[in-house]
Amino acid sequence: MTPSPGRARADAAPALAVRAAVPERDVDLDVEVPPGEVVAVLGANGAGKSTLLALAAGIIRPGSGTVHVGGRAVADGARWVPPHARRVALLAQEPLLFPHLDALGNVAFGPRAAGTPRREASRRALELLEQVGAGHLAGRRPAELSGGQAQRVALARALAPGPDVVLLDEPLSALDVGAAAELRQVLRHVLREAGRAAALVTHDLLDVLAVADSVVVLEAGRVVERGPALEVLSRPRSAFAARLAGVNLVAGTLAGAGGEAVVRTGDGLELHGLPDPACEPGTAVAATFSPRAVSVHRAPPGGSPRNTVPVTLDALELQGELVRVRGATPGGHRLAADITPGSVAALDLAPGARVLFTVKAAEVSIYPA
Ligand SMILES: Nc1ncnc2c1ncn2[C@@H]1O[C@H](COP(=O)(O)OP(=O)(O)OP(=O)(O)O)[C@@H](O)[C@H]1O
Repeated sequence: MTPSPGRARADAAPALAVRAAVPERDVDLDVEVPPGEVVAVLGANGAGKSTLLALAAGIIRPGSGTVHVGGRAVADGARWVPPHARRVALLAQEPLLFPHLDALGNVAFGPRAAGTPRREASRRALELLEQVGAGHLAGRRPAELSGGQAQRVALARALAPGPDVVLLDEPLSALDVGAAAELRQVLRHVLREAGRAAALVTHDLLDVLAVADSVVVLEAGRVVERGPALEVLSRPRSAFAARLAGVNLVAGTLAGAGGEAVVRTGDGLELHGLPDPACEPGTAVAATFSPRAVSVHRAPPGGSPRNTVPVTLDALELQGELVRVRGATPGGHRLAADITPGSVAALDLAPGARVLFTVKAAEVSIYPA
C-alpha cells in the first residue's frame, strides 16, 4: 500500500496487515493500515468489508494467510491470538455500552480489567471523554444518553486500552444527520489529527473526506483500488469509487472564508464555493459539485459571476435522459457535466472538444480534506 505522505515511518511495522483468505466467503484480501493512518474501507454490499474487520478483530479465522497487529502475528498457520489479547478495538454501529455503568465507568472498564489502578483508569477515562466532547456526561448512564452521546462514549471506551488499531464499522450510520456531522468531526480529531491508526468502513463520501488519509476499495472479496483518499476520489478507477464520489471533486487549499471562500489548486485552478464550518483558511480542502450543476459553453458566458474552467473533453456517455460529458482541465483535474442531448448537439460536442465548464459558487460545497 502507498505509505502515508509524511506520517508513516518507513521502518515502523503496519498497525494492521491482513493478508488472508476466507475461501467459504470467496474473500482474499491484502490490506494494510500504516501506523498513524486512517484507511477508509469502501465497497458495495457483500464486498468483504465486514469480513476484513472480523479477520482483524479475531471474530473469524482465516482459511489461509496471516493477520498482523502492530507487527505481531495474531493469526497464521500456527498462531491464534483471541480478540481480547489483540490490541484492536472495534466500534460498531450501535454503541453497546454496559447499561449498569455510567459513562466514566464504561470508559474505565477496559483499563481497569487490564490492571490499571482505579484512580489512574478514571483519570484516563475522563481525559478521553473530554477528547470526544463528552466530559460533561461522565456521570450519566447509557439510558440517559442520546444516540450521538452514547456513540461518543463508545468511541472513548474503544480508545481507552490504547489499541494498536481501531476498527470502525459504519460508526455514524445509526445517527441522525446532525449528530453524525458532529461525531465525524470528533473522529477526525481523535483519529486522523491525533495520528491513531484505524480502519473505517463507510459508505459516506463525507466520512472519507473528513476522516480518512487513504482508501481501499473492495469488490467481490478482493482489493480493486487503493491510494490516498483525494486521489482515488478525484480520479476513481473502480466503478464503486466513481459512484461514491458521484460528484466533481477538486482538492486544494482554502483561501478566504464565508461567501468569499476560494479553493486554489497547485496548478492555478480556482473555485469559489460555500465552505463547511469546519474548514479553515490555509488548510487542505476539497471542493465538490454535482455534474448536474455544471453548464457547458463554447465561449465565455458574458458577465457571469460563475466559476469558469477550461476543459478538454474525452468521453460522452448517456446517463438516463442526460449525457455525461467528461474531460480534464489543463492541470489534469477530471470533471464531468450532465447536460441534455439537445445541448450536446447544439454545442457540437465530441471527444477532443475544448469547452468551458461553469458552475455557480452556491453549487460548490467545500469540505475539510
Ligand atoms: N457468516 C457468514 N457466513 C458465510 N458467508 C458470509 C458470512 N458473512 C458474509 N458472508 C459472505 O462473505 C462475503 C463478504 O461479505 P461481507 O459481510 O464481508 O461484506 P460487506 O462488504 O461487509 O457487506 P455489507 O456492506 O453488506 O455489510 C459475501 O459474499 C457474503 O455473502
